[in-house]
Amino acid sequence: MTAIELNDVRKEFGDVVALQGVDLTVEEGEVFGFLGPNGAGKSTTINVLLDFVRPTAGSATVLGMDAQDDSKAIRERIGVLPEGYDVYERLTGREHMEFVIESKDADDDPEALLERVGVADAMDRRAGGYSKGMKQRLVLAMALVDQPDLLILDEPTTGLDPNGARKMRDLVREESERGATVFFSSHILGQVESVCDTVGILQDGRLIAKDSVEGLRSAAQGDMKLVVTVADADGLAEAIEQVRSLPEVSGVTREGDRAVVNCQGDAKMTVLNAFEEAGVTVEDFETEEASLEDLFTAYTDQREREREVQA
Ligand SMILES: Nc1ncnc2c1ncn2[C@@H]1O[C@H](COP(=O)(O)OP(=O)(O)OP(=O)(O)O)[C@@H](O)[C@H]1O
Repeated sequence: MTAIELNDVRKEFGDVVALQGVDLTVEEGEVFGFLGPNGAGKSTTINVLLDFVRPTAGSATVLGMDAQDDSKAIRERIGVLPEGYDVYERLTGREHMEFVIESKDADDDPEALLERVGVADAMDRRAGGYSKGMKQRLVLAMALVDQPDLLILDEPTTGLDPNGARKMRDLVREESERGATVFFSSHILGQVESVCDTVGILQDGRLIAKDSVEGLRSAAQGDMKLVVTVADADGLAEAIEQVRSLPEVSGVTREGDRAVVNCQGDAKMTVLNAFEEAGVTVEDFETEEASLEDLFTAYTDQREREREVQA
């Protein structure tokens, strides 16, 4: 069974088309990173899955059930960290947990869950006095009640300090090891890179890529980074202009006596020769594997160029 399935989902808010026909499958047990820049439609997609918004067209299933018709049954089996979560100012952290545990008819230990997210120390204080990050950790602990089959986390690392973000990744790993499916959105690639099996990139309401982290990396072979250090910076500016005009090169930036060249994976010698031909001596060079961040930029730039061509 698939954990999540979107079939040609379209969502319009008046004139704004938030989703333009999204097809997406997330398998059970997968840790899926849902990436995209601000306004791409990530929250709208999640809100469709949670039946907070109704799609204009298309359909969605969660754990094999229809997202609209079976939203109550779905809710019993999933844990959610929504985008605009709220806490009850007057209730303590422990009372929040007790409320969810009771409503889910579960038998979790509130303290143990709050311990896992790192707010057990404050569990008998009113949540109204919690910091933003503490509130977020509390809502996450509430999402973990009753060992959900699927966790849907909307930007879970936003607002967390580095320690909190690391804890979040550990939690995702633990939940995945227990057998849960995890679907989480982020616009920070570094946050998902280390824990995700699969990554989907959403842009302008369209899924522009879906692959394993490794698969996306190899697709980005075209965007290898070559850092070239020259013996003498005289003439480097002219040399950079010549290198920039090579068809294999997508961009060059200068950092002192170094040039950072984004180029196709097999263009290393062509680029180095171009520097030498332009009259500068290459003293040293190193290549860097494209990070997911570069990859994301490459994908989004590509879409941008396609749009310009169409216009
Ligand atoms: N209730 C709404 N009414 C009108 N427009 C909306 C509504 N919800 C979302 N939109 C629009 O739909 C588009 C997608 O928004 P969405 O919040 O899904 O993006 P996102 O990828 O989650 O962005 P972010 O990373 O900034 O949270 C945006 O243009 C947004 O303005």
